[in-house]
Amino acid sequence: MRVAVVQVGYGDGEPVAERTDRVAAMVRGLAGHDLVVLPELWAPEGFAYRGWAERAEGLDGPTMTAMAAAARDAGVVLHAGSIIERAAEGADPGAQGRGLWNTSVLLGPDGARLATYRKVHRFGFGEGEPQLLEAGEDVVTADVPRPATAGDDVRVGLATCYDLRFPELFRRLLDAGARVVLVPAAWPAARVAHWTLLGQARAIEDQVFVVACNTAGTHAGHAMGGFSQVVGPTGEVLAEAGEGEQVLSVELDVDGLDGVRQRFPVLDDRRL
Ligand SMILES: NC(=O)CCC(=O)C(=O)O
Repeated sequence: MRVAVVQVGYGDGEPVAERTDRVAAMVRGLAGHDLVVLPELWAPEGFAYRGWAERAEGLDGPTMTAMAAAARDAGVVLHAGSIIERAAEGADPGAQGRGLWNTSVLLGPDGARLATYRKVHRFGFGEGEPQLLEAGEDVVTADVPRPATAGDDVRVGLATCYDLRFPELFRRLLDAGARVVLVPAAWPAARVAHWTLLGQARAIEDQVFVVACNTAGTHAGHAMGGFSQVVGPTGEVLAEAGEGEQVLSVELDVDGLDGVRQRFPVLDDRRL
């Protein structure tokens, strides 16, 4: 499975519409990959929470419409990162009645929605997400095709940024059959050592591939950490970005995963 990770860099000065065009052009340039992954909240900005309500949109809003067209043009499965999702008219606004979520969207090579995932663990220590957004309730996996390379569909699990600190979510993704977990993020430079270590830990303990796509640049006073990485099921780092905007391209031996788990059958020793 050929995967591209687009570590988008941005600052406050770039209008959202311009960034959307720029990211769409990057996705179009990645034809030949099976799967392209973008970071968390790259359009509304990960830490610019005071502007989120204004930038919130539906799943068919401008960001996902542009990303669906880009996925179609490139012929790739696109994890389009996340948006601040606004509940559709008349839809359930969630337990706290806010009607806003941090929602990741997975699009097929025809631009159709394959899955959505509302971030379960809200980050912000009382500010930002816990104050403004609803918490997601569902563990989400999806079977994705491999449009570029031959092979069976691959079951991927979805998680977002701060979720990386909660291994129980990853166990549930494993138990739901995930072979690859996709983790878009807006993880700051201040704690980037946690980002890389936790991504590797989740891959090792669950014997899955972890595709962790972070943000670069500085916005809303926060320097983002970069260092996106793709980690294999034994913890080996298959590809790693630096601090700035960068695209990684890597081949995942998803068909070899069963062999890895058979040769080191640690998951058989779980005590449930
Ligand atoms: N956007 C986030 O979820 C940031 C998470 C973070 O900074 C941390 O866990 O540390």
